[in-house]
Amino acid sequence: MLEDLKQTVLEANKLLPAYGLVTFTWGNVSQIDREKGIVAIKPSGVPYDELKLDDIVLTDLDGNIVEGDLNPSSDLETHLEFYRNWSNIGGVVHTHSQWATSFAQAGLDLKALGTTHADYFYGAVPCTRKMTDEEIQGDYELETGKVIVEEFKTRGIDPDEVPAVLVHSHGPFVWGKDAKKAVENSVVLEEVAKMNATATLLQNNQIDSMQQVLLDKHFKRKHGPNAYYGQGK
Ligand SMILES: O=C(CO)[C@@H](O)[C@H](O)COP(=O)(O)O
Repeated sequence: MLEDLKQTVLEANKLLPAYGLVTFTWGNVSQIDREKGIVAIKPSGVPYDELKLDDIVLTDLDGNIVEGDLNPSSDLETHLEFYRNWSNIGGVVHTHSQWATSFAQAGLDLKALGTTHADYFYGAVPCTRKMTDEEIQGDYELETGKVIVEEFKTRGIDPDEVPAVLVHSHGPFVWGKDAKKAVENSVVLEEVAKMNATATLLQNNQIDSMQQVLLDKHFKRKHGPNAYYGQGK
């Protein structure tokens, strides 16, 4: 059933490695058929290049499997929490893309620094608070979704205007009107995270080079005791 929906989600998941957003299987994409209340999502742990149409798992909004032999992504409950709370979104992406995840690990919002950001996100992309021990030890993926929805509510951010979030110590979740748009937003998020980090570094362009002794130590260790590591040449 819902073969077109599964095909859309299959193709969207295969875009993640194509755009360099994932290593191994560190990412997943879903899309919802709002009329039927059915979500199609990547199966857990399946490499993208092995992914087939019949591997895509269909669930209802309570997480009950409607069709599929494989386990749904471990992040299913987080995806479902978005679909249950935000009626305009149609597709969700989760990755551990390097630059966005770096901001999430640093607990930093992704500030709006330029037009590339502004074309997609109407203001800073928020980083959530740290989750409590109880939340982490509970239904972690469901609690992750609740923390995200709470963050947007508390800060008065419209998820339709800022279709992305950085989960503290974890990584980005991104959404859109459908899976393909959510993937596009994920690519842009990663790009602006890279620009943001570079701009931040440029702002602090007085940053000192590493200590010579440390450079010597490392270079010498790699190139042998008599390696030439003076200035010049
Ligand atoms: O965030 C995580 C793990 O930390 C997950 O997103 C995995 O990286 C992908 O899990 P599956 O979708 O394969 O279950």
